[in-house]
This record gives sequence, structure tokens and C-alpha cells, in this order.
Amino acid sequence: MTILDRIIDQKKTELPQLLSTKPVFLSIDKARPSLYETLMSANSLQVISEMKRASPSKGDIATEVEPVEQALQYEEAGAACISVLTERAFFKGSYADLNAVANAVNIPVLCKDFIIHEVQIDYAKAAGASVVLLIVAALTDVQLKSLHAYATEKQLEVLVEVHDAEELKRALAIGANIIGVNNRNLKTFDVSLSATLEIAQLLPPSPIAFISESGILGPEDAQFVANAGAKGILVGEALMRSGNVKKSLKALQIDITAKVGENR
Ligand SMILES: O=C(O)c1ccccc1NCC(=O)[C@H](O)[C@H](O)COP(=O)(O)O
Repeated sequence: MTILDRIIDQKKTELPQLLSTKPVFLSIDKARPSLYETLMSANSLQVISEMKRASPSKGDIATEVEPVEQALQYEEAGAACISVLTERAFFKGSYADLNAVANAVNIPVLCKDFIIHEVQIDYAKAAGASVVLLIVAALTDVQLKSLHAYATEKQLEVLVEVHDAEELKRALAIGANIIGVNNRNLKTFDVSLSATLEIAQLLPPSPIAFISESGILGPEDAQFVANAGAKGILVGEALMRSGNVKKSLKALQIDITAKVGENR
């Protein structure tokens, strides 16, 4: 059994509880910018900065970090979006973290979880997310299509995550407009930025906001994926462990104007 299988099994055990309780959060209603528009109009590599306490591959990363303080630093440093891990059993996150961050910042907020059911989208929306993640590897085609449609109906943007060419085909088939390639293989934990290169070469010439996720540790990695065509990056661990969050984040916002007009 892979780690992704284990996480999905855990999610299934949590569904009855979510389905039996109405999501109640004190959410401040905000008109946030569109992540898609931000990515498509940017002259610099856009950073989706993640609140990530722990992970299956690394164990505890930064359990003491206060989510709102971290998110405010991300926003002040010019992050395009804040990703908040809400998965509890493996990442030590929560919807409460998401809700607190969403109330504190004005930029897009991504609910980073392993979504397999509409009720999780209801919780994400109620807690204040403006973007949700759908992981192709965790879903059948039928689930992917219906969850994408459900989130879109709820006025949420959707980041559709792929890892290989086959998954990219499935993401394109449902009309995904924000596609992220996860450089981490969620079945083996292997991380390679060449996944971004491989997927970038397969993107059709349509206006897709293409981002690179995981394993981006500093400006050299950011430059590598920008050269491959990424408009944005999703960064967790490197920012969570940084002694100077703002400086580390700003160093990733590299100029991409030379690439504007290519398949980006
Ligand atoms: O991070 C993990 O160990 C992990 C394991 C299994 C499934 C998902 C996992 N991570 C989720 C993510 O996609 C990352 O948190 C995100 O892309 C940021 O990655 P990083 O910058 O490498 O922390």
C-alpha cells in the first residue's frame, strides 16, 4: 500500500463525521483576486506559499509556527496565494488553520487536502478557501470531473495536480485551467524537478496556468522550473524552515518576462 493509498483510506474514515456535521466557521466574506488571473498576468514567478507543519516524507517540519503569523509574512512578501494544509493525520493541519489564515489575508487561499468527496469542498468553502486542490492520482475520471464541476459551481478555483503524462491527459480532459505538476511522486516520495520539464513539454498551446509543486528549495530550483515554463511554484518546506521567510520568498520571485509569449 502506498502513502497516497493510506492517506485516502484515512480520508474515507473521516467522511461520516464531516457528513453528519454542518461546517460552521466564522468566515469574513472577501473578494479575493483570482489565482488564475494572477498567474496569467505575472511578470515574475508567482509563489504559492504553504503552511505545512509536518509531512509523511519529512515528519515534523515546523510544528511551532503560528499559521496567521506565517501567512501574514507570506502576504507581505508578495505571495500570490497561501496554501494551507488541512489534512490532520499526516500533516498536522486543520480547517481551523485554514479559517484563521483566510480571515487574516486578502490574497487567494488554497485548501490543500486530499479531496475525494463534495463535503470536503463545502468545508473548504465555509472555512474561507478560494481555491481547492484536486489530485488526479487520488481520483477516478468520474470523481475528478464531478468534483471539479462542483467546486467551480461554488465559485472556487481549482488547482488540478498531476505527476505524469497520463494524469495530464486526464486533467486536460476535464478542462482544468490551473494545472500543477507535483515533482514529488506521492507513491514513492521521490522528488525530481524533471517532472516539471516533462509535463511542460506536453502542454497544449492553450491558456493554462502551469505551476510546479514540491522540492523547490531555493532560487536555482525556481529558475529551473521557470525556464521550463512554470508561471508559479508551490513551496512548503523551504519557507517553513527558513529563518527569514520574507527574504527567502522574495528570492524565489524571479523575472519571467523573457518567457512571456511562449507556452506559459
Ligand atoms: O510532502 C509530503 O511528504 C507529501 C507526501 C504525500 C503526499 C503529499 C505530500 N505533500 C503535499 C505537497 O504537495 C507539498 O506539501 C507541496 O507541494 C509543497 O512541497 P515542499 O515544498 O516540498 O514542502
